[in-house]
Amino acid sequence: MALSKVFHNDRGELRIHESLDDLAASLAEYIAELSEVSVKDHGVFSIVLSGGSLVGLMGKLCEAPYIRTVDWARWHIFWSDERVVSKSHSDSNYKLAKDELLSKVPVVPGHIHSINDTVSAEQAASDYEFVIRQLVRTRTVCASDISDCPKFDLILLGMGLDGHVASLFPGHGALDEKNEWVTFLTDSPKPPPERITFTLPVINSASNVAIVITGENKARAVQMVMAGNSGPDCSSLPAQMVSPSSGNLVWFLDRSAASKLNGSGFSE
Ligand SMILES: O=C1O[C@H](COP(=O)(O)O)[C@@H](O)[C@H](O)[C@H]1O
Repeated sequence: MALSKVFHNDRGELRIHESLDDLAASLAEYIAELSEVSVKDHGVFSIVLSGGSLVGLMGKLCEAPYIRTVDWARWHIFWSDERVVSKSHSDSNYKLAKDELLSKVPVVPGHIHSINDTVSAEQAASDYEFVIRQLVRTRTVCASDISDCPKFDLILLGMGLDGHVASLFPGHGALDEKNEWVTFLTDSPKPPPERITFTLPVINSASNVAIVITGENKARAVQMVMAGNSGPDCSSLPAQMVSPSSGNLVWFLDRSAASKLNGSGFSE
């Protein structure tokens, strides 16, 4: 059993883990449980991945017991954001997930919904939204009953040093997108510049959202997000705008990322 302390406040549930190994164990258990519940409920587990450090922390899913207990054939896999580079490029979030996770578990290749990497960022965003709309139409992905958005079973996010989630960066216009499900950037402040990203309405329509943050270098951003402090231009940090309308939000932190959190209004 992974060692963690669990707290609650209006930002959701906060799980603070003693070590990265504990966090990875707790994350694998959380994902496996949601997979089981979703498959029992509607026959599919629609899971949305991000890039960065998150994927390396999902490694325990490739081991016992999960490698044989998870119903991998029912997984449909998406990305909350993607860099518009070829799928074989080292910047590709798809490549990261394929190398570290998806090539090691028996998911169905046709259920891996990655972006079209042969077109512009604008076209890739539009194509990706089209793919998701088809899957909502065929009820592979659930539809939200309170918004015109898909209702993914689980969206997994990381958070950058600047408080960005997916490819929604502080102060960027993509944060204001209300109509599109997937939008694009050609000026990402973090390289590479061309990206596509889920918009906030889609993220906030999910049944479950988990934000996974590790490392001392993110402690200050975590403190700002939890305390409700805003960024340098006084706007809210993107991670603060994640607030599922009728879903659950869980923060997975290690002790280093949580090291500046004393007195942020969480109670056990
Ligand atoms: O560029 C990105 O960064 C964020 C955070 O990455 P991390 O390595 O600091 O955890 C990631 O969640 C996002 O998917 C990715 O495209």
